Amino acid sequence: MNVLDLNHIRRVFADDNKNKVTALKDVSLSVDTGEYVAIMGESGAGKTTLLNIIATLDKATSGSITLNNIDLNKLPEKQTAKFRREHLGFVFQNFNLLDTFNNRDNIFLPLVLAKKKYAEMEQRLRPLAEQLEITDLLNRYPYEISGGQKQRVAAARALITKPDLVLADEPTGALDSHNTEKLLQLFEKVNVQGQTILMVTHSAAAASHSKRTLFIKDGQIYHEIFKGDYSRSTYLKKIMTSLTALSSKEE
Ligand SMILES: Nc1ncnc2c1ncn2[C@@H]1O[C@H](COP(=O)(O)OP(=O)(O)OP(=O)(O)O)[C@@H](O)[C@H]1O
Repeated sequence: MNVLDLNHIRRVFADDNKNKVTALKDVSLSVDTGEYVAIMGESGAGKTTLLNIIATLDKATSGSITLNNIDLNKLPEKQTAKFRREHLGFVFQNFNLLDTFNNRDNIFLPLVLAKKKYAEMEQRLRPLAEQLEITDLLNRYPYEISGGQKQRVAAARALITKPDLVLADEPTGALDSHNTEKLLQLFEKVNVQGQTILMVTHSAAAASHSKRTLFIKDGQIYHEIFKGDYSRSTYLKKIMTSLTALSSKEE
């Protein structure tokens, strides 16, 4: 079953008729339940625009988009925050944790907003915190832990609602190589456990942890590679070759 379906999505930004930017030209894309998809492309290719539309933070100029069979074009503005909370998990480059809350309360935030009982929140948190190796950090505040630890707290916040889809925007962008590897291994593990993930990244190494890599160029999906039975190093080589071809192709 598809979690996400985009059909002929177009997004034109226009202040007036003189200043039009077509950020997405014609994007069609489906993500199946349990997939782990990486999206790559050069700066300005349209990745953030695409992510914002999927995240219901922006609306397409034309085309259709459904998440879990819900038509996002028909989603009333008032319901978007609730929709995001119930269906999506977010992991950002800069963590977006609240310094006024301790790590536990940061993770609980989406469940508190969904009015879940404290006992259920604790029950969900325990195995997740173990898996993410943050159990000992829960009573500390975000400013008291390292970047890698912050990102694992942010991942816990994204995963605790068991969302239909985790949207990760450059999740390893602010991490050193050790913490990058740790986070990517974690994403792979939760994906194996059934979590669907869509990740925008500039890193071929990060993309090589996914099951499929999509390449965007000038607002269009230009190419895709499935991991299939390739080893990770072969998959990585194929991603790097595609990136080189993508950047050297004449406009
Ligand atoms: N609000 C906006 N108004 C006008 N143009 C915009 C707006 N947002 C994005 N654009 C333009 O749309 C195009 C795609 O931008 P987008 O941010 O989606 O690219 P990106 O692939 O995420 O780039 P990066 O990797 O640098 O973040 C760019 O030409 C950008 O300048």
